[in-house]
Amino acid sequence: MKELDLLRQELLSCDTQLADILMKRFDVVEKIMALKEKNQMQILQPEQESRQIEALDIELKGNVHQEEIADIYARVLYNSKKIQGKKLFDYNIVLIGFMGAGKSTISAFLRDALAMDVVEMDQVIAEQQGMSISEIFETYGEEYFRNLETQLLIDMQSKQNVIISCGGGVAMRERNVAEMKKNGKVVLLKADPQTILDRVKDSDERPLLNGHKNVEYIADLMEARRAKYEAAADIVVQTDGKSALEICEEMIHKLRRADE
Ligand SMILES: Nc1ncnc2c1ncn2[C@@H]1O[C@H](COP(=O)(O)OP(=O)(O)O)[C@@H](O)[C@H]1O
Ligand SMILES: O=C(O)C1=C[C@@H](OP(=O)(O)O)[C@@H](O)[C@H](O)C1
Ligand SMILES: [Mg+2]
Repeated sequence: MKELDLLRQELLSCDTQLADILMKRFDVVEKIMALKEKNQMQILQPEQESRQIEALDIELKGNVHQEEIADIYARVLYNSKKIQGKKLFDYNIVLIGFMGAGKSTISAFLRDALAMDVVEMDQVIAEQQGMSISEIFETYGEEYFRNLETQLLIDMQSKQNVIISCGGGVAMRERNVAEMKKNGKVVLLKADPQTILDRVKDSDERPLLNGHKNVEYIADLMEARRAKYEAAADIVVQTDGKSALEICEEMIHKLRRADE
């Protein structure tokens, strides 16, 4: 049928225009990133994303396909962020530091900001074993848990451009540090003992701190671990009194400088 052929041709033309406009869009995304870097500007600007979504919402209001277009636009934004993440880092980012330093929080923030995949080591191990970290410690002991951590680091070496959120004890083993550096840059997140206590005091998920939630105990364990954390780190970010956005910005700028 001639009419159907014509409509199919029109559809194909729409698709090539869509592909063309997407290529242009992603090219602009790369230019914006290059400009921000050249002028040492803030890389992450989450409020800009909200402004774009609002502007499109207004544009689409009343359109019969508003919902479908908004859904596609969300994917476009996601992939634009992914392009930014890949442009910034062609390696894995490994977050280390004491319990409560913010490794999980910063990983989640980066996942949203740059559409990077996150490997949350504690969570992956808990899922693999079908029990919580506290239950693994109680049932099999700490050594068993530490061996699981080492194996997971080795498993992750095939990944690219992901954030690896380590459990607080991962960098204590020299072997682990060697494994994480094979495909990643190591970021040490730090916080003072009082800050750590404020952050972890209401949680029972850290077996090593249960029954010891006081500044002295935290300060002693932190001091005992300090040299190994610092030896493992490619860069260090002090987190006290800073928001996740501020910490991520500082981290990105320090990593970029370390790359030069
Ligand atoms: N920069 C920060 N400012 C305020 N609270 C924070 C910050 N980073 C983390 N937290 C809070 O501290 C607690 C522990 O953070 P988490 O990311 O789980 O640490 P980790 O994974 O290093 O043990 C969480 O309740 C989190 O919301
Ligand atoms: O410091 C440690 O030895 C540990 C830290 C915990 O992870 P977080 O640092 O994410 O709390 C968890 O892996 C386990 O409780 C042991
Ligand atoms: Mg954590």
